[in-house]
Amino acid sequence: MAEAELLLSARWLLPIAPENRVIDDGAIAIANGRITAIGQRQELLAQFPNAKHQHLAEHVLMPGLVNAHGHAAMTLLRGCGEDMPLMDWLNNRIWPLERSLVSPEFVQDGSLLACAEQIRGGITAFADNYFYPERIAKLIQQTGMRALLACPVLDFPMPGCADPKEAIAKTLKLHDDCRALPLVNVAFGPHAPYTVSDEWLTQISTYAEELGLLVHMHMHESAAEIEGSMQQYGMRPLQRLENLGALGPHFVAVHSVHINDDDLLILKRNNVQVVHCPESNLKLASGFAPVAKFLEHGIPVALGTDGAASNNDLDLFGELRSAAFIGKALAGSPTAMPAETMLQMATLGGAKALALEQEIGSLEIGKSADVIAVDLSNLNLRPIYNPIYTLVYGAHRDDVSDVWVAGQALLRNRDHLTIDTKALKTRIQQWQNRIMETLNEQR
Ligand SMILES: CSC[C@H]1O[C@@H](n2cnc3c(O)ncnc32)[C@H](O)[C@@H]1O
Ligand SMILES: [Zn+2]
Repeated sequence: MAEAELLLSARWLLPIAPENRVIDDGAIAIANGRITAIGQRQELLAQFPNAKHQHLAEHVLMPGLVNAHGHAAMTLLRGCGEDMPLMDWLNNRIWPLERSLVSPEFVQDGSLLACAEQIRGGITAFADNYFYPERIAKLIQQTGMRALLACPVLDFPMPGCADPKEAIAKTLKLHDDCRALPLVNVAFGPHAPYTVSDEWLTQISTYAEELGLLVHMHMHESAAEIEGSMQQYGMRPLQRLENLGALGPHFVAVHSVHINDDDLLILKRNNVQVVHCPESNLKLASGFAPVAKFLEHGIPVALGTDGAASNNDLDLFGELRSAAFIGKALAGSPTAMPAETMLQMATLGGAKALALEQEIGSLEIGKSADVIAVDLSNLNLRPIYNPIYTLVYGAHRDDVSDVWVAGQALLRNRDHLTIDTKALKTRIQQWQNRIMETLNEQR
């Protein structure tokens, strides 16, 4: 039996796959950043007597959560566009701010804030679609997180890119540059059906197929988007993309709120994946995604926060609880969106949306040790009859105590190990002052 460097044990272990079981007094062994054994604590202690051992007596050990859609640097715009519908929010508040403010430094600081918030809340991997992604790639190495990065493609000039041609070229370069980074992967990020024309969607699709890359795109988010598409193209966006040959298992339809029966069939027959962002959809009053129907049809679903300007937090525990409650109410049945399904969605579902389901999303032998410990000792979580229900319906992101990615500790006993939070706060205050000035000028 090979040696293990680290043995993590806890009151409960939730591997998520191959089965959704709870192992009482469970443990995992880790060597070279990978899980090499899983079982009972006593068993693994006997098997690996020389491994460093960390026991978490009142905790659940589970796979890290995966935030399958966001715009990390938008943390700096948290609170800048409140109580506005999507198109008004984008056209009249967010895009003017982004055009004035977004720079490599903005992306660096805003993304670091997002990494700190996500690690603290048990998120170990995230999909990001934002300007200057090369800056985030560097940052990822510093924070120890895992990410799927995309460069936004829009028909008009945006920070860092004059046009779609440049954005696509930047994506290809990023893909090349990140080959050597084990925690970074690259995807295409066409913004939305109303901002990317057919020519560029076709080109992206060709490159994605050739290189085996994912395409993450906002789809069917608002009623206005569908109406606009009917007027401009005489068909709904999913139909348009299917006609262009742009859909497939590599295509990740973020939001998918306004979905009729025909859309559902299009998603299904093209094996498209969906990312559900319930809190962003609630805040922008975009609507309710038919998630229970996606699940009934076998359409893979992951969870995302979207950016902090439309949420306003990057809290996947909050997101999975909101998703469960909305799903039950919409279905008119408390049996819809059960707790086990929600945990799977936030872990293995997210891993699949990042094309990393062979690597992360569950605690299984051979997978990367992307692990979190959730402390269930708080009185408000007691008594505990089944830790799965406690996690989904009771626990909060603040209950996360420890986080590891590829076996490296990023959070210990609620303290960051890879981020200087004091220095970060100072930088964020500076940005707040600057953004306030810009907001006042633009009002
Ligand atoms: C191509 S992603 C970057 C681009 O998208 C904007 N954005 C952020 N959240 C949303 C959303 O929910 N729908 C549409 N567009 C969104 C962000 O501000 C960037 O400009
Ligand atoms: Zn988004």
